[in-house]
Amino acid sequence: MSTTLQNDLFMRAALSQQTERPPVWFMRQAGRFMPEYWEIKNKYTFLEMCKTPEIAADVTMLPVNLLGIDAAILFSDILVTAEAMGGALSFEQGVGPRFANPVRTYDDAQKLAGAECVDKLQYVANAIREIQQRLNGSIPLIGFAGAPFTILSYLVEGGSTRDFKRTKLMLNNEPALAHLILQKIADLTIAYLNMQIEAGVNAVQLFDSWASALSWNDYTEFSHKYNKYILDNLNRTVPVISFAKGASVFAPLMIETKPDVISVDWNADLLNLKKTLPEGIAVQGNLDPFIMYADKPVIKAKIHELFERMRGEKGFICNLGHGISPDMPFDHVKFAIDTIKEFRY
Ligand SMILES: Cc1c2[nH]c(c1CCC(=O)O)Cc1[nH]c(c(CCC(=O)O)c1C)Cc1[nH]c(c(CCC(=O)O)c1C)Cc1[nH]c(c(C)c1CCC(=O)O)C2
Repeated sequence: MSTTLQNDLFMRAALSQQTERPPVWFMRQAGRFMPEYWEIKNKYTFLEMCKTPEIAADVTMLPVNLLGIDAAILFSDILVTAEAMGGALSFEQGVGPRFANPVRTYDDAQKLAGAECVDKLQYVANAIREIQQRLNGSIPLIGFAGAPFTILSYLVEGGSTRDFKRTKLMLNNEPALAHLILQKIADLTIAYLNMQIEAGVNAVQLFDSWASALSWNDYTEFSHKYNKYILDNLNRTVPVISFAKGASVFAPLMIETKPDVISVDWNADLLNLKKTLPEGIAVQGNLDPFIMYADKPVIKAKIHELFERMRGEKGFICNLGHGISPDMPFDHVKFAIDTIKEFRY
């Protein structure tokens, strides 16, 4: 598929090939930091936006047209899998995601649907086809899903959490129950990502946003095991990016899942981390998102600092260590993208 793209910088970097400059896209590049996002968001709920292919495509295209990034990411959310399984999901303004029926007992877990509920996510395949028509071969489209541990945490807590108290209680006191739920999520995630690949995405990213909450042993047992199971069962016709907040610690385990790209948080020295990876695994990252609040000369200096460090490395995609926040100034984000695109090795 990459050969037909007008701009294939992202695909080449994802496959650890040489590029003239690092390709760039930002996690949460379509969102509330954009006034144009609000024009759409004021008319619909977040889930309506995700479930209506035309609207999802409109939002996906915002950063393509307004920021000029090198890869688009499907507009959706990692929690749609949990909703398809039976989670009563809503997004409340200023609160974030909420599940009205948290999953805390065997009874709750048994009620969750497994891989068969992938049919309920057909709207995502429809959105992918709509977006690909609009992109018309200009840049690649990235699909994604949440990793089982991160999804488990939302189902168990009933929403976002600071300390993962209930989730960790389950891992510690009732590991078999956690495994039952994780297995269901993992089976659905395989079917869901394969559906996205079939519908035409050019790459997929697995988001294990909250892996950093876990100890090494718990990450191995409750996260890594399922991420490996997912990557082993994907239709590997497109590059797979593995994102973990915590990748700078867990990279030695992430390697075992054989991703094409590891997306790294901003704690790591990216070059040092890359040197620990086998040949053929690219890195994505790892600017501290908070530099977007800083003055423009500082933003530029931080980007150049990272790029000079990575000079000569094949397989480097520029991104943030985590997503853009709603109050980051749009013109600073745009300035960062322009600065990155002007750079040449
Ligand atoms: C943990 C997580 C979620 N969702 C996601 C993650 C993993 C990445 C990460 O670690 O940040 C992933 C995600 N969420 C969204 C995308 C779309 C593509 C993109 O632009 O990156 C992607 C890839 C849109 C979104 N997902 C959400 C919004 C905001 C919804 C709104 O407009 O109110 C968007 C644009 C809502 C959401 N969704 C989630 C939370 C915690 C929240 C509320 C808090 C917040 O708003 O940041 C769960």
